[in-house]
Amino acid sequence: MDQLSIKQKVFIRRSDGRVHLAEIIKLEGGSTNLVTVEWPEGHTVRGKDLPLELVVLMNPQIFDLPRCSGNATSANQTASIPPRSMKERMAEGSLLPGLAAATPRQLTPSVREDDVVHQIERMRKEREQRREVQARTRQEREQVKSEDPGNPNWEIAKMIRAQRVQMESQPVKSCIPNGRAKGHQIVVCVRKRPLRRKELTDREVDVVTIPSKDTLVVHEPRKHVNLVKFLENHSFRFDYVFNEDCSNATVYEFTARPLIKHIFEGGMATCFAYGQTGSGKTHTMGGRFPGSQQSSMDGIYGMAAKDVFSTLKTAPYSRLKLKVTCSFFEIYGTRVYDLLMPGKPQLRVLEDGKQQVQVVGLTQNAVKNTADVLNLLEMGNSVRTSGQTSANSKSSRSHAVFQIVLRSEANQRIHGKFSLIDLAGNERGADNSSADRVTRLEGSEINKSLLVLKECIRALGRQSSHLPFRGSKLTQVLRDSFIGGKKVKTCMIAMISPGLHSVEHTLNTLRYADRVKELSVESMSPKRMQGPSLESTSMPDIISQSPSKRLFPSASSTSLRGAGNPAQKELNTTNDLNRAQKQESKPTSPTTGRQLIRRKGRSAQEVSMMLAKSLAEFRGRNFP
Ligand SMILES: Nc1ncnc2c1ncn2[C@@H]1O[C@H](COP(=O)(O)OP(=O)(O)OP(=O)(O)O)[C@@H](O)[C@H]1O
Repeated sequence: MDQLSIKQKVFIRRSDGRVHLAEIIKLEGGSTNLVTVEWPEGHTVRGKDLPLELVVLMNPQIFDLPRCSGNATSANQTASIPPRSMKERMAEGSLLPGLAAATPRQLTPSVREDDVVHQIERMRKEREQRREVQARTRQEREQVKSEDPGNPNWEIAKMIRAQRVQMESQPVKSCIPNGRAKGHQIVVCVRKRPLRRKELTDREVDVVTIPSKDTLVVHEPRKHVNLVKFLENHSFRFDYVFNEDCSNATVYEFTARPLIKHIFEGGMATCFAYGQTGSGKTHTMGGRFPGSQQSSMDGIYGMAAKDVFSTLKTAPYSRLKLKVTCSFFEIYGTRVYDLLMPGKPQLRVLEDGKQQVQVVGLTQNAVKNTADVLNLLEMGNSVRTSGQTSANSKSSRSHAVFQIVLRSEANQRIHGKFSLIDLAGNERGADNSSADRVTRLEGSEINKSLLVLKECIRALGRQSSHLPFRGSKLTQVLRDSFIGGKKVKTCMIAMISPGLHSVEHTLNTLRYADRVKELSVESMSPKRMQGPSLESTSMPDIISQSPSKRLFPSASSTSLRGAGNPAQKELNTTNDLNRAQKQESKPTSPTTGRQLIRRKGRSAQEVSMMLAKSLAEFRGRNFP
């Protein structure tokens, strides 16, 4: 109290936090130790009784103490005294004229000013640093952009290149499969076609990488909510994956060729080409188009016919005295047309009492050699229903079914049958936004038939007694391709376009193929192959963020600049690999969500995602 005196100026803190310079008007020592101060505010003079400690804390310079931190003593411990008028105080002469004119803001203590100056300086430095980083980032982006001039998707292309470099550092095997999926009842393969000339001119980015003979990765460009681009890498595993360098002959070797022997042994074989329009189904099944004409000998139909005739002459099959007939028909909507009859007549599909499905009036052309078959193929291809799409100027709008039938010469009974099917483009089913009613109906019929086809193959895979073949005309006419237990073998070749613009359809195709294989018996045995590591790749111009974990599909992400973060590493697995590890138990055929949870040990959330996925697929939408 000794250092204080009446009329001395001291700093005080108001209950709202403001600091004022005030004048001491009364000092009360003893047990109370109160200091009464007054200060001008507008036209009035306000006063306050303060405990001495608070005055000490606010005015360390008077008492030679460390500076106060502000709230050491609560403002509640102070007591306001009623305000007096400025005139009264001026009249008393207890208020200095300079103090009376000053506003509270002007009276802010210099210690606070130091703080503010310091903060401003810090913010300025931070801003400068930020600008430096931005300028460096811009420069680097320009540099990367100049490496790929004229490519509007240079960022995505760069990310994919970086991802591929990372994948190459992993052991990668040859594109040509070196073993066969021997004895498998259902074989599912994928073929990636090369970028077409037009796509190359348009600087289309190839978003599909095939790191080994049975795995592939689709790099899907995505954007975070803050618009930062990143790649979501979807990995899949199938029996075989053929890259863009593989020829039709290689594809045939590992898909349809093993089935030739099967039909000579009295079995039923089916080979489907599935995929988006323009993905290469007709190219693979029917043959290349070196000019305007298709070279049928170069397709799976022609190669299969050639092998049938060569096998026919070899022992032990030469003894069987088999006769070869061929038929070729298309299913457009719910109607069936014979492609080998002049005028392409419509045929009726009937089911007899023994549940045998007959295509009434379908021509069975006897063929003696490969040339005969090629002639028939040429005839059929020339009348097949086609239209023009943005992806393909000669797009097939129907399912084309080419059948090679082996009959016993003695009793004309079917010994073996090979059905080779070029399915209609799967994106047609998904496209229900078309204003044209005919196109919409066409799409919905295709959608339905592809959905039922998948269910029939899955039913075959799990040897289910229930076969929903009546769900579509396609499965109805192919009924004998799904029944007969071990006598039946199926191969599906899923065709994919590699371009960025097809990424959604490509993922849909792969998910479909993935589901076809999912429940087949042979796929239940755990596969322990190491999938390609898909750590994110770093590049110094875009900020990375790991995507939220998704249950479906299994995917990892790469963003431009993303140090491999643990969340991404966890996602670096293939769909099939994931499943293979989960499915070590005996195969079952789940039918309900509850069963799925119980039998597969899946969480309710996973199951609801699966059911949602099924529903989305049913509606022909992309998932998720
Ligand atoms: N593996 C390939 N190598 C080279 N070119 C290919 C390959 N696959 C497809 N093409 C070319 O791509 C184009 C479209 O192929 P194709 O007609 O076979 O597609 P599609 O899937 O049958 O289409 P749609 O369902 O519309 O009939 C053709 O010009 C074809 O020559």
